[in-house]
Amino acid sequence: MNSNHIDGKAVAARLREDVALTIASLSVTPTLAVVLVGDDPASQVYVGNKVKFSQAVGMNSVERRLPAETTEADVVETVRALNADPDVDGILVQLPLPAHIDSDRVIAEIDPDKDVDGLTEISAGRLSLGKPGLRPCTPTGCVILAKEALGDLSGKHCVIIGRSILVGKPAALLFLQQNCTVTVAHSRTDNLPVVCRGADILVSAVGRPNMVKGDWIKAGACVIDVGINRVADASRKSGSRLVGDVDFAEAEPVAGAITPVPGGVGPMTIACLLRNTVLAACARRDLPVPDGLSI
Ligand SMILES: Nc1nc2c(c(=O)[nH]1)N[C@@H](CN(C=O)c1ccc(C(=O)N[C@@H](CCC(=O)O)C(=O)O)cc1)CN2
Ligand SMILES: [Mg+2]
Repeated sequence: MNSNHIDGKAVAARLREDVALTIASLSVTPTLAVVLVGDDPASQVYVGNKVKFSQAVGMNSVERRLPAETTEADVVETVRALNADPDVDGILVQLPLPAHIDSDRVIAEIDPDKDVDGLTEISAGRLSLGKPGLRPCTPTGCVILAKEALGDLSGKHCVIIGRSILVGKPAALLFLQQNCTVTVAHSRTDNLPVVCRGADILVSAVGRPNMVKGDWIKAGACVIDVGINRVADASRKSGSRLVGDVDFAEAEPVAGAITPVPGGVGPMTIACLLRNTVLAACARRDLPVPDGLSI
């Protein structure tokens, strides 16, 4: 790995180790409940990894796997039962849900104190107001990786491309909390390359393969690529490969630090989910934030 690559796999492994050490020191064993509806192959892999890693760090894991034809009412009922179970600390509903189910309706049912994905309106409100609460995992991973590369982020200009509820908007608030100067750019932004060239930290979360070119990046900037895009590649046995939103070959020589895809932000998502589950378990019992888990 080049010296300017930010190794998300290694940082995620270290965070999981901190989570495991914290759990070993607690008098309670946190429990993560995962709800998967249907048989989307990628979701099955992600949920499998969530269960595997939660067990590896010493958590209890609860799985609710429901068939694709489950009604919205039954998914809501599943969430309500997990809310009511005092042994469950964290609940996540794997997305996307099948098309006949309204994800917003289901997510709204999650008890905010167990909302380890940080997706409910209450969690978003707490983040926006700077109040304690559970923060979305992928944006938290972006902040941890930027700190890994730069240390203190105070005063840095962070440009985020993308204004989604899952990544762009919460990332903006989390980098603001780190005392960054934040710009949120999007598909209607004028002169996007010029805006991006002003960034000390450039976070791309748009889902368009290789969109961010080398000449969009200020020399020495920290580039955090959230995009995970599958593109055709005839040279691979599988016929495809994963690329980010950033044209890595062009950006790597310009950037001071850059996350690869795969192996950058992706692995942080699940590590941050485990961290959130411990934070939820502690908050529910009025225990302080464990030392090893603050960012
Ligand atoms: N309820 C949620 N649903 C979804 C989330 C989420 O955070 N909460 N995020 C994604 C899927 N996801 C976790 O659920 C996830 C995506 C990617 C990775 C990851 O490690 N990616 C690897 C590449 C994996 C591959 O080879 O395919 C990487 O980037 O290195 C982890 C978790 C949507 N749904
Ligand atoms: Mg213990």
